[in-house]
Amino acid sequence: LVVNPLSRIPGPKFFAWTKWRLAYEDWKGTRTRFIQKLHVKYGPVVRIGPNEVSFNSLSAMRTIYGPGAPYGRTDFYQSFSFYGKRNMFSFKATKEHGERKKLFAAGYAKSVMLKAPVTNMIEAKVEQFMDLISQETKSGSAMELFSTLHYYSLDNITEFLYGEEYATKAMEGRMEDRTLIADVLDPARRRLAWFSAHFYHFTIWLYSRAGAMERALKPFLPMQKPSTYTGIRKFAYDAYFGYKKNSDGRVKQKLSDDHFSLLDRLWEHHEDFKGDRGLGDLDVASEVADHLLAGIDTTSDTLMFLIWALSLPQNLKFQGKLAEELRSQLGDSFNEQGVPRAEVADKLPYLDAIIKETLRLYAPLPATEPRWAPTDTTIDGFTIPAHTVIGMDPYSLHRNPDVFPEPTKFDPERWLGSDEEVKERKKWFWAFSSGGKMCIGMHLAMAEMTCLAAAIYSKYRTRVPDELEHVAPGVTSRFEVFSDDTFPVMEEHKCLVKFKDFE
Ligand code: HEM
Repeated sequence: LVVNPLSRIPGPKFFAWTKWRLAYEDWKGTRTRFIQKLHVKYGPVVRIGPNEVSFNSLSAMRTIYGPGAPYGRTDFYQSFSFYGKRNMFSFKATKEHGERKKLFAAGYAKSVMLKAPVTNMIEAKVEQFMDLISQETKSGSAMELFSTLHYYSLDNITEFLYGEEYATKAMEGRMEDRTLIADVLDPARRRLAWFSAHFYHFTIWLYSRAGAMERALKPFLPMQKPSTYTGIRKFAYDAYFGYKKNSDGRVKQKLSDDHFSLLDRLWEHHEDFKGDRGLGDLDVASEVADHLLAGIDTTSDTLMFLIWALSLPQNLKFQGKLAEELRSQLGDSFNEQGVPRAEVADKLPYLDAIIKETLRLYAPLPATEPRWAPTDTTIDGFTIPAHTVIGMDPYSLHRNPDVFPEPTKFDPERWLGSDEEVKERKKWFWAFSSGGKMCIGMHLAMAEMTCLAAAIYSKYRTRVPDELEHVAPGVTSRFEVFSDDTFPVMEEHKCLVKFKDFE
């Protein structure tokens, strides 16, 4: 009799027997918080399924997610394939993933994000958001940030990917663009995510029925049509093919200030690599659609939590210090429209600490990033057989009390200075993941966030309305709602904040 090496790993017995025990936590929307509790109880290595292990240590982070690590993404990521095509996010093999990533690395480099034309685009969007604040708060009322910040991130990412011609104009009020976020609001989206994760092929089958069969199955759909991302999927498809139709003149054209979209860059490859070895239209459309999805909720949810956290009475002191940093450091680094220059906003240490603390407590992707082991391997002293699912999550890493004292407390100042404790904390910061599969959009997201936060706190003081001081906003990630669990009440997809002009 061969003993499964996973049986040496601590963890609750029932989880080791059946994968449906963890799937039940997924269904309840408690997976990530539950795994964190298991780490508190059992330590940094916990068996969470017959074939699944969760880690919570720097050594495991380096092994599984370090540069050159061989561990590919699992089938869980299949639901991020579009138009029947896998993309960088959903490839299972590390080799395929790496080859695709090479095509984009230059387009997302920090040096590209922090100079024109990308900075011009971001500053123009920040100006529009500032206009939106003045309109929405004219009568002294609070502004709803969940939706308006989605408009901001949507307008940015669509212009970045597809260019001005195909960009959304949600901040300007174009309704068809605003409604694109409607399908992320339906709570049934979490049920659909659960079905896709646990019954992928059945879910595809369910949603591709037509005629009488479609009508018969309608009551059983986890989420009624149009289901999550239907609108965004269609938008991305139309934008790509619209771009392609008008692209003849652009082929092999040198990139200029007017042509900076990701598609402009890809287009060069698309032409060069046409033929058997090349990317087909649907490969490109799928790839860019995934970047579109990845660039909406992540940035807007983080900005929402950042502003909300700074607007709580107990955190106004941090807001004051940020305003002081902006006053003393920005000097005349504003563009002609009065927006802080993106490349300067990027270099403000206090603002950076606030963003890190927001991403620590309210990481927009807090759950496990599952990988699979292609061969038998040893991690943190345990033998992991080939094809075991191994993973880590920012939620647990960011709440280790040995690294982050009083982990549930919002305290940006834990990131300031250069002593050993701060250096150690930075190693545990994992909101953007790490290694070859880490977030490619990080520098774009940072530029969008720093420029907008700098503009807002150069002009306004913000406060949560008195009657909402006990309410925390909530957001959806996969099958879970995340909020601030230290608050007695959570309200999903809604965040009201008051803006007071202090000039
Ligand atoms: C605060 C903002 C953001 C955060 C915290 C964030 C976080 C992450 C994380 C944790 C991953 C790895 C997920 C996994 O492997 O399961 C990831 C991957 C990715 N992100 Fe982001 N993201 C952000 C913004 C963006 C933006 C604006 C884009 C725009 C293009 C983007 C595009 C991507 C892509 C394409 C991947 C896949 C990378 C790869 O497979 O190598 N992200 N992101």
